[in-house]
Amino acid sequence: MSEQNKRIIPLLPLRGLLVFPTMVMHLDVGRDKSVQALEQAMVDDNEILLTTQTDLSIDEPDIKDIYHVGTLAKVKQMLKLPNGTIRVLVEGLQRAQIERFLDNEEYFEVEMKVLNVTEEEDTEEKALMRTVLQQFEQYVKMSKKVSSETLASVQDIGEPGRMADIVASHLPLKVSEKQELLETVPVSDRLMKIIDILNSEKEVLGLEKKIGQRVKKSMEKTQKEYYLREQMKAIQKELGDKEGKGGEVEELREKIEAADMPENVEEKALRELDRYEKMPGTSAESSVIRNYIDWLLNLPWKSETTDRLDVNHAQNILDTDHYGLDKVKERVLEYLAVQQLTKELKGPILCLAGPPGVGKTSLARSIARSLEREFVRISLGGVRDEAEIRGHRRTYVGAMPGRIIQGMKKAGTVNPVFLLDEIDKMANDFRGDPASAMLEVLDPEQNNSFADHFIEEPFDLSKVMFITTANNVGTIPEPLLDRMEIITIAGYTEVEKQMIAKEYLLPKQVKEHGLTKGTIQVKDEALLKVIRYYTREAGVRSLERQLATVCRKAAKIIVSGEKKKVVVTENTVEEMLGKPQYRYGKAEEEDQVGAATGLAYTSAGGNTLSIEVSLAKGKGELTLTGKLGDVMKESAQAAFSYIRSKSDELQIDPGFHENLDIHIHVPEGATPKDGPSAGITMATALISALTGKKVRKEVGMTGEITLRGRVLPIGGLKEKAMSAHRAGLKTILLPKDNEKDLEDIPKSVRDGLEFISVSHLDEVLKYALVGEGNESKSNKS
Ligand SMILES: Nc1ncnc2c1ncn2[C@@H]1O[C@H](COP(=O)(O)OP(=O)(O)OP(=O)(O)O)[C@@H](O)[C@H]1O
Repeated sequence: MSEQNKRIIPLLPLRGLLVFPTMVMHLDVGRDKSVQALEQAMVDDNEILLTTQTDLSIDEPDIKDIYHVGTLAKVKQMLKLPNGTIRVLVEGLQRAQIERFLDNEEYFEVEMKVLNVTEEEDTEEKALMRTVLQQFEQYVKMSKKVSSETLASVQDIGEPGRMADIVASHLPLKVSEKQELLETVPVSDRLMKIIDILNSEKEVLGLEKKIGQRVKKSMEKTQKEYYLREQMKAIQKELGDKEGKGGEVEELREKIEAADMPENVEEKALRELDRYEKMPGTSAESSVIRNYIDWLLNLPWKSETTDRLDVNHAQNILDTDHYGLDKVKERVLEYLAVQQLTKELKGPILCLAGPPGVGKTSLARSIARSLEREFVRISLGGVRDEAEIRGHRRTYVGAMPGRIIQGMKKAGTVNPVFLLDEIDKMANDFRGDPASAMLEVLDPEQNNSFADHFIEEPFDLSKVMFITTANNVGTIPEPLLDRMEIITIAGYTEVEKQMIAKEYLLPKQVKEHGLTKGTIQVKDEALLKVIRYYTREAGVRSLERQLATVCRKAAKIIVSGEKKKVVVTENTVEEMLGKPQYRYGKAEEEDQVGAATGLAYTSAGGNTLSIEVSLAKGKGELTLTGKLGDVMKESAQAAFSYIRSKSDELQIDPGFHENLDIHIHVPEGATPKDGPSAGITMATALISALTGKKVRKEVGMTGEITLRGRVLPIGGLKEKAMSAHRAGLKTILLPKDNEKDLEDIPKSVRDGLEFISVSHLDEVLKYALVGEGNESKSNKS
């Protein structure tokens, strides 16, 4: 060891720290002696010996409290901090050993010698270096406390000693262990030690990891236990609340047992109740189950009313509730008579068919009243989803039973009169076929165990008396129609309407508006005026509405003190209802060229139909407008062809179909029209337009036309005749083959009209066109 290596130098004792050579580090220095030593160093050559205290708890260390091997370091920076301490930046240079302590009161001053390390190329060291590097890499990976930059800088180091020191400085070693490394001067020894340390560190880390996992697990466990405890608390709270639910459950159980349900339903209800009991009250499923139990409880499983099968009594009720409708009432009574004899209300289902407002619903209600049964009504109009009939399964959010079960709940008995309104308006689409579900409802073979998806248990509908209504029997699906007995209500004549208004509708409205006979009187002529000029319908619904308006106005007059009694006369109707809404007396104002009145039969009853033809110079185009159906269009074509073939006889220009454009229009274009019965009307209007002859305004006609001009029979004569009567026509031309239907027409209508039966278009023209010289009643039926 050369003398150069020895020198006198100030010493800075470090507490709990060790600076390896090549390390750059910040140190905060506060102790007096240390500050002095530093100041001395700054005066000298900025070099200082850094050694570590053996015991960091000692404030004023003595010689014996200091390791004797340390690091010669360069002070690179010195900074006085506000609190009086000094922050220095030092860089370790070399290992050094204290040779002796000099006698210095102010600071430690020592004679030291540098412990020189020979750095020669050594394969063993190289190998050790590699091992250190590998181990260090693994350690870095495991410990995650050393940055990747540090690792990269270590990987760059070429000198083994330096590598050993830098690695050592990054290991979490005790000061004593560091000191040992510092004192290990031979590089290969140091590397070996580092390898050992790295190995044991890795082991420790592995263990730490395992322990960490175990700790985590046990923490999770404790956490789980905590949650379980909390949950238990919640459950216990629920159970505590069960005082309430328990009471509720018991109450439900009693109700179920008292409900007289079929055995299977009761079992099911109790099973569901058990589930309900076990479920936390706040869960969504619990309310679903509760709802289900309520449904089971509220359905009439066995409760039944006793039928009053007394035809005379029924007749009384039907008569008190409804004016006229003799045939209908008779059929209903026959039906009930059979039931009275067989003591069973089975058999075909009644279907009351007819236009709106003719009393189908109120008739069904009267049937229920006469049988002393409950009455429920559901409307099937627009039902296109099978689930509306059968309900949704309980798993479906917001599931409900279908309309049938809802109706039964409303009825509250197993044997109500159940009106299925507008069965002809059910539609079917991708959501299933409600008609087939209805078939099950109406089939006496099947309906004792009707399956609703929501209720799940079969429900007995066999005691229900189903009555259906329809506006148009034609649109009822065939299999359903098969089960029904159709009772047609055609509509009312003027006289009948007058009677209904007087006897039923008006008294009802008077009462509803808080009036009395003493405060309002509606004269007969006034009623007739309302019927003729303010309504045009087969039934009496708008008549009832108009009468309600009259009553409302009267109530106002009386309340305002204007009058004590309101007498409605023909002249005062207009004051109350405004200007007349319909013309009465003739379909057309006057005899016209190119316009004829036909009679139509729609689901709203009979109606008059004005058919207009206009001609224009052109190329023989035939245009048809007014929302005409295919059959109606075809009959227009047939009329056209007939006229072409008979142009000579009809004295029409034979070339008309080439040089005239013909437009046939049927007004009220928004209403769809179809059927062949307008054939003769279209032909008449066409011929009138082509010949310039006028059509008599008081003539209405109906009949299909063939290419040879024959007139074929039509349907709905009764309704058509009634509508003609309503419209104030005088003469009706009808197909000869329909003569037999004349007897169905109410007498008052028959008496008010002249019926002429025709078998060929020639006859039609004879009576319909002005100036044909045959306006007498030659063919009157
Ligand atoms: N013959 C009648 N006698 C007494 N009132 C009648 C008669 N016909 C109908 N009404 C009354 O006319 C009103 C309409 O009748 P209702 O509602 O029964 O018609 P509806 O044929 O069922 O019609 P919709 O097919 O539109 O349901 C009711 O107030 C009913 O009491």
